Amino acid sequence: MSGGDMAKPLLGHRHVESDTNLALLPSGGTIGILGSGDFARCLATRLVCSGFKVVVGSRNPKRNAGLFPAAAKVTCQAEAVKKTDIFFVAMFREHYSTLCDLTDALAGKILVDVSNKVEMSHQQESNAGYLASLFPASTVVKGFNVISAWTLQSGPRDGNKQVLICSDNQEARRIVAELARAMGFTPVDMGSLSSACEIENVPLRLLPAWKIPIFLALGLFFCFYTYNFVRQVLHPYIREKKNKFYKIPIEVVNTTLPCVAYVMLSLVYLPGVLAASFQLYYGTKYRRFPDWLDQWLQHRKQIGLLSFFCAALHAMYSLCLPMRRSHRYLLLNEAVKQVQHSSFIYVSFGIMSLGLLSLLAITSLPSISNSLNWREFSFIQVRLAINGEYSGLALSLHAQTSFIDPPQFPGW
Ligand SMILES: NC(=O)C1=CN([C@@H]2O[C@H](COP(=O)(O)OP(=O)(O)OC[C@H]3O[C@@H](n4cnc5c(N)ncnc54)[C@H](OP(=O)(O)O)[C@@H]3O)[C@@H](O)[C@H]2O)C=CC1
Ligand SMILES: [Fe+3]
Repeated sequence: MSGGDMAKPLLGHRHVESDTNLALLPSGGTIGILGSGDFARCLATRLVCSGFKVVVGSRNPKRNAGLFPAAAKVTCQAEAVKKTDIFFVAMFREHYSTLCDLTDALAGKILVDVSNKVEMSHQQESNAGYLASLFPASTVVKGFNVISAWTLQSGPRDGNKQVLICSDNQEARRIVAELARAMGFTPVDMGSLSSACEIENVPLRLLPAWKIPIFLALGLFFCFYTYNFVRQVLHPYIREKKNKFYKIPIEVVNTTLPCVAYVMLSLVYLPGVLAASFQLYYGTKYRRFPDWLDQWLQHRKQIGLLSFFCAALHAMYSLCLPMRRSHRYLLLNEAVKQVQHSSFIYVSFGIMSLGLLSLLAITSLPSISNSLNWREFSFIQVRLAINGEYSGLALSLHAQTSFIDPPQFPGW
């Protein structure tokens, strides 16, 4: 992003002047940032774009000034701490102690701890608790750690709008919540600073909320399997005394998998349609969805992934089935003829898959290449990268393998 772009407001109409609550900020609209890394840079951009004045405290202001939007003032740490009463500490826990020289200057000021942990822990003291112990005369607020630098820079989207905030000081909590709101995020009050540990663990949770989607998939599998078992095995046995029990482990499973995949895929898209209808009905997009819909929307990624898993498994099964019977050498002859016949279909499906793959790459890449702190945010990026399109890819894969599905060959 060029310097010019950085200075351009992303949320043009949300200026501090227009927000009465923010005019009451103790800092008079100036926000301080200690540190000049990825997070600091993106935070500064967002603050400037939201109409705040920004002062950055860096150990090396000359070298780092060029990385910040022109409107942000980059100076040394000692100078910066004099300028305002609210500071984001955009540094790693290991470096907090280097700020101890500034203890007196930071007394009575709000310090927002944005740091994350490297590994999940419940016993260890939270980073925010550690910061509070180093600066007992300052007020520490935990927040913004669940927002990646990339989200700060590109602007909040639906999925990652919530900013969890906690502090022992209610007024400080309110101020930081207002700040988050002015930046386009949705603050969530998590109470006292003892919740910091929990908040710091949030970004480390890999693919949460799997319980409901897994039970859903298993439930659907059970229903469809029972139905297919009755249709393909039990019914022929009772009606015609045909023994088709050999179908139980593979064929019945293989007809069940795509049923589950399709139903799950439709469950990924359906809540979006319901949400849109809900918004149309109420004529606003600022009304909360009912809880059940909210929950459903939040589980779409997991449902989509399970759908992908079932479809991929089905594609593999379908591919293996004809291989298992390849001793029928005549089949090969037939297959070659059929492939020759339908080569254009293969080409078109190939192109479709390529299209899907590039779609995947495109949707995944920005989140990966812009993962500004891979070490901590890899989990979140993985979550972002894996989304519904994988199901589409699997279904296209399945469509291709279905061309060599056994029933298409004469005499099967
Ligand atoms: N990047 C991200 O996506 C996210 C990061 N965070 C958190 O934000 C904090 C900063 O992360 P990030 O900006 O990515 O990290 P960076 O490594 O990019 O930046 C860290 C900054 O800390 C400052 N610093 C101060 N003292 C020291 C010191 N003794 N040694 C090294 N650096 C020092 C440096 O600024 P200077 O040289 O100017 O003093 C440096 O730029 C971390 O706590 C991280 O957990 C939270 C959510 C997301
Ligand atoms: Fe199929």
